[in-house]
Amino acid sequence: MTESLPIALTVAGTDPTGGAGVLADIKSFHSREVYGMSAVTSLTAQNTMGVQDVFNVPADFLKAQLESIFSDEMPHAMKSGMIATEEMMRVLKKYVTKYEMPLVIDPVMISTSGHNLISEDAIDYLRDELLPAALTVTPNIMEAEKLTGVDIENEEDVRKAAKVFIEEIGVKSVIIKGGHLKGAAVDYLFEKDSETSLSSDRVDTHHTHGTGCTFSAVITAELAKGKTLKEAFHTGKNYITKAIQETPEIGRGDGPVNHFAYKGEL
Ligand SMILES: Nc1ncnc2c1ncn2[C@@H]1O[C@H](COP(=O)(O)OP(=O)(O)OP(=O)(O)O)[C@@H](O)[C@H]1O
Ligand SMILES: Cc1ncc(COP(=O)(O)O)c(N)n1
Repeated sequence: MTESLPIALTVAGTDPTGGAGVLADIKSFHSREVYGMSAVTSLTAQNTMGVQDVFNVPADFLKAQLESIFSDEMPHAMKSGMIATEEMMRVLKKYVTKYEMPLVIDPVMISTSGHNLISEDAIDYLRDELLPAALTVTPNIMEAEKLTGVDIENEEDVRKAAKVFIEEIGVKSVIIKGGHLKGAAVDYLFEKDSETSLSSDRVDTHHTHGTGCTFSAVITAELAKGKTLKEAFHTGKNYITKAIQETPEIGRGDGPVNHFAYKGEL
């Protein structure tokens, strides 16, 4: 019976080796029993060793894809990942303001391998126009620093950055991921009047390609089911921890995570 099948949409770039971007998002949706849809922003030529080339889809064609989706069936939640240009962000902004649904923005800027995935000019638009439209935003440490101007080395700095996100940028909530800090892997969810942190032991591995995409996609999948943001955050954290622990060791470089590893409650 498909009557109540939740639907999640990802608006992001592709990674042909399937570790990050749209493919990681769809695998994450699927493993949470959520029907996945995608609108592609950029085609990348990349693998576990790095990004070799990027082709940005013309903004009009991103619009055409979104129009095809929204004129046919309404997703229950959506996320965005790599949006390389301001032109594409403007297209996305139109749709997220016209159709109300939980939106998770993963403000992807640089790949694990160090390749720039967003044009420097687009960052102001992302911060000022797109982020306030989201239910939540999931920056890693570097992205949080870039968007808030706060240098982050410890938990106190994370709180300072969260304050800028909420009070100055105007986001509804923010999940700052501590994957790149030292010690345990701690992630922090800040809502207007509350703070929740979730910690896991750091897995000693370099196979973390696509962790951010997977984490935000699982959160989006849970929101599509009608779960609260806090519930979605818990599931996202449990899922990503197991997915990193049970790396499938694919590729010759920094490999992807295991989208089959987490068997928690659906
Ligand atoms: N070595 C690790 N062990 C356990 N959890 C980790 C590890 N590295 C990252 N994580 C977790 O993975 C998720 C993604 O965090 P991270 O800070 O790596 O995001 P990111 O840099 O956006 O990811 P990506 O590698 O996709 O760019 C978070 O929940 C984080 O705590
Ligand atoms: C299309 C696309 N989207 C996102 C990422 C970030 O993921 P990572 O930081 O793990 O390389 C990526 N490499 N490629």
